[in-house]
Order: sequence, then C-alpha cells, then structure tokens
Amino acid sequence: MPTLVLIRHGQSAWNLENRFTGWWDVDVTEKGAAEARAAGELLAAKGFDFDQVFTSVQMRAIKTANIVLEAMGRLWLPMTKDWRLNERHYGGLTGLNKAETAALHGEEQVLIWRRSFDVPPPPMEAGSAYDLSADRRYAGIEVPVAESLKDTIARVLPYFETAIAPELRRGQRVLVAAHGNSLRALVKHLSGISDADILHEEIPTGAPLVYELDADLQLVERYYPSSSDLARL
Ligand SMILES: O=C(O)[C@H](O)COP(=O)(O)O
Repeated sequence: MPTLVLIRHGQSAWNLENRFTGWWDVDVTEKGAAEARAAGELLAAKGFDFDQVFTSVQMRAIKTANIVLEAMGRLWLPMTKDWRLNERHYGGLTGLNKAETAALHGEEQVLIWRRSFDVPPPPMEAGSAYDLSADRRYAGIEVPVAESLKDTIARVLPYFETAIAPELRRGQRVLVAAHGNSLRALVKHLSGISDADILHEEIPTGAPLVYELDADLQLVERYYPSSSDLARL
C-alpha cells in the first residue's frame, strides 16, 4: 500500500514573530529544529521508512527534511527540491505582522487573505525588499506577485501528479517536507476536501501526517501518529 508522509516545517523565525512569510526564506527556530527531530524519532519508532524525499527550495522545509532524516538515520536518501512545493506567495503581506495587519484591516479581511480559497493577498510591489524575482534559485521562473490557495494548487498538484504520484505508484515510500499552504493544497486533493471546507484545515508545524493510499492513490486512511501509543508497540 503506497504510503505518503507529509510534514510541515518546524516552527520558523517568522512563525515565532507572527509574520506573513510566503516565499521569504527564513530559518527554523531551535524549537522548530526540536519539532523536526522529535518527528523523525517518532517516525523511526513507529517503523516508518522512506525511499524518496521531496521538499521546496526554502530552507525551513529543507532543514526540517534533513533533521527528520538525520533522526531516522536516513540522511543518505535521495531528495528532490522544487519551487512548486514552496509556501503560497503572500504578496504585499510578506513581512507584516499578522496581528498588526488584523488591527489595521480587520480580522475578517485578514481571514479572507489567509484562508479564502481564491482571493489572493494584495500583490507585492515592484522594488519590495522581499522581491525574490532576481534570486538565482528562481532563474527562468516567473515569480508570482501573490498567490491564493487556488493559485498554489495550480502549481502543487501538477507537480504531485508528474513527480510524486508516479513514485508512489511504483511502491516508493515518500516523505514530503513543505509548508502550511502547499500542504493544504495536497491535503485538499488527497482527502477530497471542498473549496469551502479547506478554510478549516490547519496543518501544525513539525507534525508528520500519514496518508495510506490504495493502488490508485485513493485515500484509505490518514492520521497523525502520536507518541502516546508507542507504549503499546
Ligand atoms: O507563510 C506564512 O506566513 C505561514 O507559513 C503560513 O501562514 P498562514 O497560516 O497565515 O497561511
């Protein structure tokens, strides 16, 4: 049975500071690194193993993947990094404090920007300090000025279908280390969640989410393994 494990990066510096991050490349905090280590130890203790790892081109996800793999004794596994697994681009909100933005624009507007299906945040202005369009890692890619969840799905899902799904179909055990909204895009697809209900789907940092799939990659079971039932093993 194909097994896919998704993990959102451990707490990042801007998760801690409550700032909109998107494509901006911030590191994990010590707490975030500890979350990733605990996730790797938990996966190993539960008997999970992987053949392939996919991640974004953002250091908080790459580091999380590496820390998980180190804890599992699997740093040697092949890892594919692709911008299509990046966090959703937060546009002109990038760098702003989420609570201050809510105080300025209202909670409701910020909820729309953060969780609506197809309303993008305001675009990033040209010349913004957070503009990554000239970053070498994005050479040849049209860096978005902002993305809604729908826009994020439009790049995450084709990547899943062309790069990840074929590996699962041939029996590879896959770990994906990515971001809150790129993983919401995958979860929406894998769990068949509606455009309206995806609003309520939150993915915690550093907690592995297991998808057991059938041969057609249809959902059999999904769960967050927990350390509390380790004693029963
Ligand atoms: O990019 C960010 O700010 C976070 O990773 C995800 O933020 P959100 O929960 O506001 O979508």
